[in-house]
Amino acid sequence: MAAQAQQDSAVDSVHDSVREDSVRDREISVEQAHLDRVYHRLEEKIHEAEFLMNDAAQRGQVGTPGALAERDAQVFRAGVHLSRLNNEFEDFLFGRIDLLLGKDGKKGPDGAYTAVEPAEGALRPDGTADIAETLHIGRIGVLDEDYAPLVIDWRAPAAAPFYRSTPVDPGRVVRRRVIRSKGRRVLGVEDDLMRPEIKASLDGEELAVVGDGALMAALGQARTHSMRDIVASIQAEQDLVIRAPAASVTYVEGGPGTGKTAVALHRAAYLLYQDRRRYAGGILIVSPTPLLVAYTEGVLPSLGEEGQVAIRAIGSLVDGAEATLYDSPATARAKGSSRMLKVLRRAARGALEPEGSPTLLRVVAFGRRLELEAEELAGIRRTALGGTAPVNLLRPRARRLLLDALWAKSGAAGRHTDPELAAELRSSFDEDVSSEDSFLAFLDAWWPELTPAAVLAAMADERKLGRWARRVLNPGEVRKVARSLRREGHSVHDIALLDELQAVLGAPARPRKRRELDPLEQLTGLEELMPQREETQRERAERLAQERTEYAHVIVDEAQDLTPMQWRMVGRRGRHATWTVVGDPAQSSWSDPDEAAAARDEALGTRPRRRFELTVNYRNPAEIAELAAKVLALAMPGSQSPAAVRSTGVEPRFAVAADSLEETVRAEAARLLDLVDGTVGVVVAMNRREEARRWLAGLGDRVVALGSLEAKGLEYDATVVVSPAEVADESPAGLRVLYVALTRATQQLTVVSCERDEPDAAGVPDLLRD
Ligand SMILES: Nc1ncnc2c1ncn2[C@@H]1O[C@H](COP(=O)(O)OP(=O)(O)OP(=O)(O)O)[C@@H](O)[C@H]1O
Repeated sequence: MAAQAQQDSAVDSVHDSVREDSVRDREISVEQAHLDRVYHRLEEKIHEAEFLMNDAAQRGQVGTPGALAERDAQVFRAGVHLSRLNNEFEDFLFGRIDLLLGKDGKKGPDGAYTAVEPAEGALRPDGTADIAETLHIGRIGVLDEDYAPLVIDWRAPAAAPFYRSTPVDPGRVVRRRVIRSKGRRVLGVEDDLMRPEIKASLDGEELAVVGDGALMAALGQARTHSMRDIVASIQAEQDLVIRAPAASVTYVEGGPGTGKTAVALHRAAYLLYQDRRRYAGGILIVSPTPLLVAYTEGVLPSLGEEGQVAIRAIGSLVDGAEATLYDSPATARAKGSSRMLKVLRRAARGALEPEGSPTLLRVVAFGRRLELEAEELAGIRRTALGGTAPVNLLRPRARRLLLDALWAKSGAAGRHTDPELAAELRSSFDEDVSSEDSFLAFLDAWWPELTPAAVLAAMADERKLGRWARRVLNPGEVRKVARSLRREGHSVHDIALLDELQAVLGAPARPRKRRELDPLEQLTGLEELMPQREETQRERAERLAQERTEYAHVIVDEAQDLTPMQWRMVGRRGRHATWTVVGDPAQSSWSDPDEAAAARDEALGTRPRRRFELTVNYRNPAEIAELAAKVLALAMPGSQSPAAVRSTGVEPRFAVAADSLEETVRAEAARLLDLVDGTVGVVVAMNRREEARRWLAGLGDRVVALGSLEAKGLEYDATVVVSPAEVADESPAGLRVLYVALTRATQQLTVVSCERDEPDAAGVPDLLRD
């Protein structure tokens, strides 16, 4: 009997899976037919565009300006479609929703019923319902020949229910489907039922359901070294942030893996879609590290947006300077603090008197030798420097004061009583003196035009810095800051100082020198004969984007890490901007979060803030999140860690480096490389990162070694966290940095301990025990 029952159930399950496969195949072919229509329509559009382009070329610029503009716009749109088609994106069309009839039953501008809630009677009392409308959602919108939507742009209002609908609050959505395709071929579909309790039919047939849902499928995929967009599985709480109105400041907090970075990137694409003209002023996304920039920069192009969005690391915001060095935590703490403001202001004024600054001005005017001596010069300098105007802008004032003093000495002041003649005499005196080489040379040496880099270099002199930092930095800080400035290159904190100095110094007062003429050109006069090449529109757009220092919208990722000086720098780039600020205080690597919060408030001004919270961890399995929560409890007692959305059943592994740390880490990394298809990250304390790179030599490019601060924002299939105690003891913010390190893995985590971690018999380090 039992054997028979077992056999029956085996037969049933084979039948089930055959049935499932055939439903799946049928649903795939339904979507394939739709995708074929979309491509057919796109090809028609491209032919139209090509015809228009040829036609335009043959007929030249004939037609009314309006018609020409319309034709250009059509050509442009078709060009966008064309380039998208040529790119053969993995999933041009990725979503579909099947909806009940809407409350008002009226179609909106994009062809969709606008109502959010179902119409009365859409659900029959017996629990059945008809699907009234089906919408397909993709990276860009496509209309058929009758202007009915074949594909709706994911950012259009009609697409919002695709993201917003949940089983708790389904609205009109009965089934949400994610379509997986590559180029022109549909590979699979994954459905989520938003109203599992009803029996819905579409064109007289029961609505089919395939797969376990797209989110889990997306989360389980192996990671590469580039972030993927999440456009097919944005969750409701994330969608609220992405589509939040751009007024003033949108402020988002959420724990590790809650999708803050993903949301920030999708928001940039959404804002551009929604008001392209307004954001022609540019969107700046500030990222903490070049590694995170490299990791995320492919997302926007995959969403169809390029050009108007600049993703820059915080150490690359100043043109011509690039952060390549790290500062010790104590040095960083001094350099990032708003105390530096005072030091920089003093340094900018102090740097005006370099060693060997002249102490005597001697000129000949009106046939007399005139001199100003050290004390007089110092007095003039003091007067010129009164107030807080930028130092470089004070040079004309200093020059005038020098001329006044020389004039007073010349004795010519009382020569004429007639004011007009007196003024004429004075003006010819000024002209005489200021065209004299000795005067010009003196001015250049005595009031040099300062650059931010020159002032920062002057601060490398401990004695001078000590003077400028008196009662602001302590002697230990002065020593450390000066020493760090003597290195070749800049740290990420130096970049904010350079930017501040640019503001303190002001732009140079003199017009820029003309380009030196090529002697050959001078001889031949070629330059005058050769027409100057006009900049093309594209070159101009690129140049303006390069030169841009202010943006229409600023998005700050990992905002908890900005130091007060960095907030000032970023603030200057968005004085008239709207903002999106995303971060997690529990991951802050800055030692004094209160000071940074005050600087942030200053940068954002009094603009009203709209706050959002993201609460679900999409990255870490519950097993890893649980371990990380132990460190969170130490780092920020009382704070809540986000709920992990899935569990893998794989517990974190603990290994102890008994003999050689190198061998243990290498073996654990190799083990994980065997277990996962994607990437492995090995996170070590900052001072170990060079040696850790050597440890992993030869293991291939799926594995990388990272200093703890470099791991920010990144993720890997598996991670090895080396010596939690070393990471935690690195800086006053060490426990929060360790929390970051422990939350980078999407599948597996190994913690390697050494003696300092005081591991127990199971290898669990002291910091991670209950
Ligand atoms: N709705 C979603 N669908 C699919 N994947 C998602 C979704 N939301 C987030 N993810 C994935 O979860 C991971 C974490 O996202 P993200 O890096 O944006 O989080 P974060 O909040 O910035 O994390 P952290 O603060 O740790 O840097 C990424 O792999 C992202 O693609």
